[in-house]
Amino acid sequence: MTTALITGASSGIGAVYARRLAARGHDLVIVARTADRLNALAAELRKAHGVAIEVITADLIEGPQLEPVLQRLRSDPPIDILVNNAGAGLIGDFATADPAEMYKLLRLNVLVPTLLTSAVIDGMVERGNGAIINIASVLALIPEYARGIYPATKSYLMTLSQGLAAEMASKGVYVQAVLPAATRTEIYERAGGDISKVPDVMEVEDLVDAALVGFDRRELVTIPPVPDAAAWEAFEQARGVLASGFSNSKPAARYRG
Ligand SMILES: NC(=O)C1=CN([C@@H]2O[C@H](COP(=O)(O)OP(=O)(O)OC[C@H]3O[C@@H](n4cnc5c(N)ncnc54)[C@H](OP(=O)(O)O)[C@@H]3O)[C@@H](O)[C@H]2O)C=CC1
Ligand SMILES: N[C@@H](C=O)C(=O)O
Repeated sequence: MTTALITGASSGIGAVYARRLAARGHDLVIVARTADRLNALAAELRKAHGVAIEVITADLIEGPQLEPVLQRLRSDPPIDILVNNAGAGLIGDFATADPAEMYKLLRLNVLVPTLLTSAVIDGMVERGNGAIINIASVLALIPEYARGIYPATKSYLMTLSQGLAAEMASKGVYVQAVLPAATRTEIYERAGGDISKVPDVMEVEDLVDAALVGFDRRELVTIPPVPDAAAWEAFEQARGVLASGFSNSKPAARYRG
């Protein structure tokens, strides 16, 4: 029996991951701030799938509430799959954003997944297996399509996933970055937006089912809406071409006087 810990499991993408992973027979640790939602989900999944569900009610940006989650990631039974999903948006331009709100977003979208991953990874490496799923966003690749710092928080998560995957390649730990585009969840309303104005919104069950196909295939980056996998491969190839120019002791000719 394996155990998955899912942050932000009380709604949206996290709640669907909880349902799907429980249906696959995983025991779960589900984490979010809203106790009644988590308890209702836990009761539903115990009944439907006979799996063990632990509930941790925590505001992850509050240090004392984060601590029990970090402790759980370091303890037994071991966490085999960590889903770094809890996250939020922040509507508006960088110039007018409230620094206190930016600080909270950076804690939730950047610091929290980093610390949770740090807490779980030693055990995974010791056991020689484990998986970390980071819910980033297509905005990591197209920050110009949004405003403020939200896309940058998602770029961080994607870059962290790529670097970590390289480090973990020989250690049996699988890392996946999932890049959803617009998906029907509460995130828009929570941030003061209006999902009815967003075109081409994916249903959350479709998003998670596709992400799990990518998981089963051990993809490093899964972008459910992209129709042709060759587009991503071409992007990666272009990155390789660019990287081949990084090893030079002198600036390129176009920068020399
Ligand atoms: N929906 C979309 O279009 C897209 C979403 N994403 C990403 O998907 C992830 C999930 O979001 P989504 O399902 O859409 O949105 P939801 O708002 O439905 O879910 C967010 C989850 O995070 C939890 N959460 C928020 N703040 C905290 C906190 N401080 N401490 C603990 N838990 C918290 C919420 O629970 P509670 O309030 O109970 O704490 C909730 O369970 C996010 O990382 C988001 O950036 C990426 C691309 C597109
Ligand atoms: N829709 C955005 C989240 O709110 C995203 O694409 O990340």
